[in-house]
Amino acid sequence: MAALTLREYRAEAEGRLPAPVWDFLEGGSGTESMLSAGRAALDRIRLRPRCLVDVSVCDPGVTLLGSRLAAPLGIAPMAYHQLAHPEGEVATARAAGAAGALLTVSIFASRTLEDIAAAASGPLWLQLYWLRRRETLVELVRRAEDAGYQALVLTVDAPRVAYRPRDARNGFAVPGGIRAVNVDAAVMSASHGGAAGESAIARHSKEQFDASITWRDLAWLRERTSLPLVLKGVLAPEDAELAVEYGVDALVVSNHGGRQLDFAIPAADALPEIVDAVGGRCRLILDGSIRYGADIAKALCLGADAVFVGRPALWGLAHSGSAGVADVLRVLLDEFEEVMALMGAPRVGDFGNSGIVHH
Ligand SMILES: Cc1cc2nc3c(=O)[nH]c(=O)nc-3n(C[C@H](O)[C@H](O)[C@H](O)COP(=O)(O)O)c2cc1C
Ligand SMILES: CCCCC(=O)C(=O)O
Repeated sequence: MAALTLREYRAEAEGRLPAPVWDFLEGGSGTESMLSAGRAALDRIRLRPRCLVDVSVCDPGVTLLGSRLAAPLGIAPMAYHQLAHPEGEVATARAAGAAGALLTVSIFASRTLEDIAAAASGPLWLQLYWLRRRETLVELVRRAEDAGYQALVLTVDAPRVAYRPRDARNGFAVPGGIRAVNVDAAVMSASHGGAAGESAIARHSKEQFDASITWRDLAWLRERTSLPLVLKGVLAPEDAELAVEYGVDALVVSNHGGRQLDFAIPAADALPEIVDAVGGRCRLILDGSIRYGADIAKALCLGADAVFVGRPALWGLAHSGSAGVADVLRVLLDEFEEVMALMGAPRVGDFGNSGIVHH
C-alpha cells in the first residue's frame, strides 16, 4: 500500500464510516469554530532552524513519567475505538507498540483493559472520567495497576459532555454492539438508545459524571494509587499551579480537540503561560490539531515534553485497523525525524523557545 498522508487517511475514513459515527469523531462543540482555531494556532507558529549542527544521527527518543517512547508522541484517550474498527483498542495498542508511541486508553474503551494490555508492547496509560459511583474508579485503578498500566489520566474539562450540534441533530447514541466494557453496564446504559434531537452521550454524562468534584477529591484519588497522576484539559496557569501543589505529575494542556468549552483557548496558545507557571515542576503534554511532524517540534519549542494525537489515530483505524494506525504514527514520526535534522536539533532536548517565531 502506498504511503498516505494524514489528510488522505481522513478522506478514506470518512468514506468508510456511517455519517453519524463520522460526525461524532470529527465534530466539535457549540459553534465548532475551535476545530479550525486549534489548527490556526499551530499554523501561526513558524520554525527557526539552526545550521551547521551535526545531524547525521537524530534521536527522537524520550522518557515520559518513566515510560520509554520512540518519540515524544502518544495517542490521546478516545472513547469506543470499535466505532472505527471491530478490533478497537486492541488494534490501536498493537500499532502504538510497534511505533514506540504511548497509548492512553479511555475509561470508555470498547475492549477490556486486560485484552488491550495483552496486545500492547509499549506503554499504556488509563484515562478516567470521575463517575458518581466512586467504587468504579477504585476498581479501575486497581485493574490498571494489575495489568501494568503506567499512569492515570484524570480528564478535568468535562464535568459534563458539551453540547455538540452534530450529535444532537443525529440523536447520536453508542450502537448497541459496542460497549464501554470496563464499566458496569448499568452505569453506561444511558449512552445507548437514541432519541431524536438529543445526544445520548451528553445525556449519559449528565446522569453519571460527578460534576461536584474539586481539588479535595483529587487528593482522595492521589492517595489511592502510587501510579503517576496526570490531569487532562488544563488551560489556566492558576490551575497548573494548583496541580503542582496537589502532587500531579503531568498536565495535558488541551481544549479537548474543540469538543468541550466552545471558544476555549487552543492549547498552543495556552501553553506558554503554563510553562512559566509550573517552572519545570511537572511534565507538560499538548494535544489538539497535531497533524504534522512539525507540530511536534513546535510544541517542544513552546515547552511541552510531548504531544498527543487524537482523531488521526481513528482515521488510520477506520482505514485499515492496526496497520492504518501504525502507518499514521509512522508518517508523523518520519516527518518529525526530518524536522529534527532540518532544524539542527538532533535530540529532543535541543528544541527551545528560540526555535519558533509567531507571525
Ligand atoms: C471520538 C473522540 C473521543 C474522545 N474521547 C475522549 C475520552 O474518552 N476521554 C478524554 O479525555 N478525551 C477524549 N477525547 C479528546 C481527545 O483525548 C483529545 O483531547 C482530542 O481529540 C485531541 O485533538 P485532535 O483530535 O485534534 O488530535 C475524544 C476525542 C475524540 C475525537
Ligand atoms: C463518551 C464520553 C465522551 C467522550 C469524549 O470525551 C469525547 O467524545 O470527547
